[in-house]
Amino acid sequence: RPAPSRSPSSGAAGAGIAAVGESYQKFNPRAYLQNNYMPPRADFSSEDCVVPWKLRCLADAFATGDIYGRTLIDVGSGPTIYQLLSACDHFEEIIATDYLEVNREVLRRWVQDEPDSFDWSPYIKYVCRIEGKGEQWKEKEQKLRGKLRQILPIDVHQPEPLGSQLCQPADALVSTFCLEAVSPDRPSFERALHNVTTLLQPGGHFLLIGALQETFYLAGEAKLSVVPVSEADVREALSKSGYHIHDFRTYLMPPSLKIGVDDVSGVFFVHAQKKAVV
Ligand SMILES: Nc1ncnc2c1ncn2[C@@H]1O[C@@H](CSCCNC[C@@H]2Cc3ccc([N+](=O)[O-])cc3CN2)[C@@H](O)[C@H]1O
Repeated sequence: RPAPSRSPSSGAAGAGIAAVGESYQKFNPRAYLQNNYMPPRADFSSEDCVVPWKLRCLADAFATGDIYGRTLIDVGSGPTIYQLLSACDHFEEIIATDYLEVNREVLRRWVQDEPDSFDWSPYIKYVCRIEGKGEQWKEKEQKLRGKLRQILPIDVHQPEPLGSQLCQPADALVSTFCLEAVSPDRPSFERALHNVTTLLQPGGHFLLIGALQETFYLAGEAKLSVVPVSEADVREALSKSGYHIHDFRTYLMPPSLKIGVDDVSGVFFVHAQKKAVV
């Protein structure tokens, strides 16, 4: 009889993944936004600051004109939308995803322009400025709201991260700070990347942003473990999942931005493309 296929939720790997899921129950979206998406990390007066650097990486990738299609899936959106601002001109539909209902609710409330939503306007203004198309920020805000039509549950540790909800592979993926923050170890990180790759059609583009050599981060009461990865680890994982790397950029976290909310030493940005089947 064939050996039963061992789902990742069984054995030692499963215990580590279950512990991650448990630790996320205390994740506080507001604290997380405060820690990472307000000053000093969100300082738009200098391109040397980490948030402008991330927005520049994404704007440059989409400015190539190589990344476009019908649907883009954002893997592990968390409570943030900044990662979709440069994407929204190039796709008909953008699907946001997260493991936690609290984060999906934060995103839904932003889409519905609820009064207590996080103010992304500094980000939207900055992206309009660097894209240089003379687009008004309220236009871009409304455009993104109009394209964010699905906000779905996801678990990157499942072979089918979106379950049976995904009708067809997406034309592109975006993912920011998710895979390394939800994987107990490197094999799990590589498996999660393999799993999310099934959501992308061959030839599709993947824009991946993540933390380098981070071991923990805080989000209110929650202290979350992160598997520390290097540039070489990320390159190896992408190669194993069948990607060609077009661009790999690294940002070194300056001491002024090491504010105790995590121990991240840098941020990576990768523009990768899933090899077409030969
Ligand atoms: N099994 C799962 N599948 C998919 N998503 C899952 C799963 N479990 C949890 N999630 C979901 O994934 C999570 C994504 S947020 C992860 C935060 N990553 C670390 C944090 C981020 C950050 C941001 C900005 C800067 N910076 O310098 O600008 C640095 C850093 C470094 N620290 C969260 O939304 C959770 O809800």
